[in-house]
Amino acid sequence: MVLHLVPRCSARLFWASPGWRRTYTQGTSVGLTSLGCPRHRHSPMARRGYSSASGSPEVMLTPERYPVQRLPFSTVSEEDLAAFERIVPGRVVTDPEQLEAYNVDWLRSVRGCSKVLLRPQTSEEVSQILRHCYKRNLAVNPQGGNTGLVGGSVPVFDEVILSTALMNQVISFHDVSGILVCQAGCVLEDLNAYVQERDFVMPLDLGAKGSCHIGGNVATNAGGLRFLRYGSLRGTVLGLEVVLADGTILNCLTSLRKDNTGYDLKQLFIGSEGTLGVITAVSILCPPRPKAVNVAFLGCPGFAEVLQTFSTCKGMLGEILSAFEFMDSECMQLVRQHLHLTNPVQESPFYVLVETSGSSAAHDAEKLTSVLEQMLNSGLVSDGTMATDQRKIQTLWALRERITEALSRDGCVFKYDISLPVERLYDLVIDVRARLGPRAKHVVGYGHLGDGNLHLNVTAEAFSQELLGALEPYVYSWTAEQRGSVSAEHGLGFKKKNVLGYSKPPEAMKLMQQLKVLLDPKGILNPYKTLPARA
Ligand SMILES: O=C(O)CC[C@@H](O)C(=O)O
Ligand SMILES: [Zn+2]
Repeated sequence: MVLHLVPRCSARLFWASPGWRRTYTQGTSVGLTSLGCPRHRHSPMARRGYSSASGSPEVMLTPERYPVQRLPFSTVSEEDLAAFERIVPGRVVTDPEQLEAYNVDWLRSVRGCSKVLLRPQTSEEVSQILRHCYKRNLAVNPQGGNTGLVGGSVPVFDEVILSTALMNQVISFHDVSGILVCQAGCVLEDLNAYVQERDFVMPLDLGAKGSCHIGGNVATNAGGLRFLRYGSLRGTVLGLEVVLADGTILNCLTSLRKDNTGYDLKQLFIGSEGTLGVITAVSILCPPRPKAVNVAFLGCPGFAEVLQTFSTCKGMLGEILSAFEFMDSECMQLVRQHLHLTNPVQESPFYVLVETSGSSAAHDAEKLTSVLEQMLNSGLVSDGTMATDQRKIQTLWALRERITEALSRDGCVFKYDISLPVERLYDLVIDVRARLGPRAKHVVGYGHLGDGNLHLNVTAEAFSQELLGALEPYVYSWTAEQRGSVSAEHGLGFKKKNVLGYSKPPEAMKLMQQLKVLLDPKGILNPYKTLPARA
């Protein structure tokens, strides 16, 4: 039972090292600053902050695995291709090999058969594309970094793929308010590097940061690792520019903290997964870059102790607590086996990652150390290690952030992203493990405990309807009984659209359908996603 307090190396002041603190004029506008470097022009499968399961067998076409009928949209003709070529010259992709990566999702679980990918650079181009598709009744699949986990980012049939990858310009950054305005295709990690140089951070961080686009993050209302500290994108996104189904450009790109003039239309598009409009630009509030970041990785003897550790951290770390993540021992087993990561503490049934972000390095480290010592002495924690330097912080975060990658190397993965009252969070994992027995290879639980968000994942050698039948609707009914959410942060996409009713009443679903009809009367935007098919 040792608490390994990592030697405080000089790099612990990484966040405040002299040299990065620069002075900028108030309201610095950077014009259109390109964030795109060549590696970002790789296919979306190439990056997610980590690699996809490679060498996997051919992915089945979506309609072969799922019961879904193509709706009566037009098919892309030679005339359409010629019109697209006039709108985005040289940026119309029809080569089947190049299209493959845009037709298949990151998990390699669903596959469309789109024949064309368009790569606009401006909102005006997006508008012209949609105007054409609307007139021609062509279905469109808006696509960001293609890192989604619910099949929302790839076509189901032959929808035209509209990629935001070349819309990667920063439009302005205000260095007093921290308000960033950028195009939708900026990669999250690049934006974070950009604002960090200016003493701010993005209010959002995800395992997929190296590939995901800010537009996709907003469209899916992504949660991620900084949610506990900075809250939902519904609070930090200040304005949006959106192109509607008929090509109308809706400019709500305001950069105001307060604006009570009428309905807050941007909220409609946040989390609508490209079904109501295509987000082309985002105005977002970036918090100041914390001067001191510390991370502790702890082993806990049981889930009750994980909960008490959380209460203790909330009570004693207060305003500097910025993340509280947990994972079970099977997760640790998988990251060791598939990614060769090292467990830095003694084997435990549960592990917890606690991060603090504050303004005083010495004070924060002292505070965290004393909390950890107290928890160790009381038996809440059986072992722990703490990092104050960036390299070690990243090593500890990798154990948690890379679980998704480890799971994808373990076989076929069934994913559930559930919100529950925090005290019941792990009961679902225990129940499902008992229910499946040897039919599953692994049943793991991990996630954003501080936000009441469980990632329940089940792996098997191969996809099986029988296993799926044992999991669903069991997991959804279980969740609904607790008044939880069947999608905490990943959205509904294609795979979860039919379970919306477990978390929303019929009246809410009806209103959602009506809003869809109002904004997209022909239903061309990301069809077969988010809302259940109408009877
Ligand atoms: O793969 C998953 O189920 C979760 C992915 C992501 O939301 C995470 O928190 O790591
Ligand atoms: Zn998550």
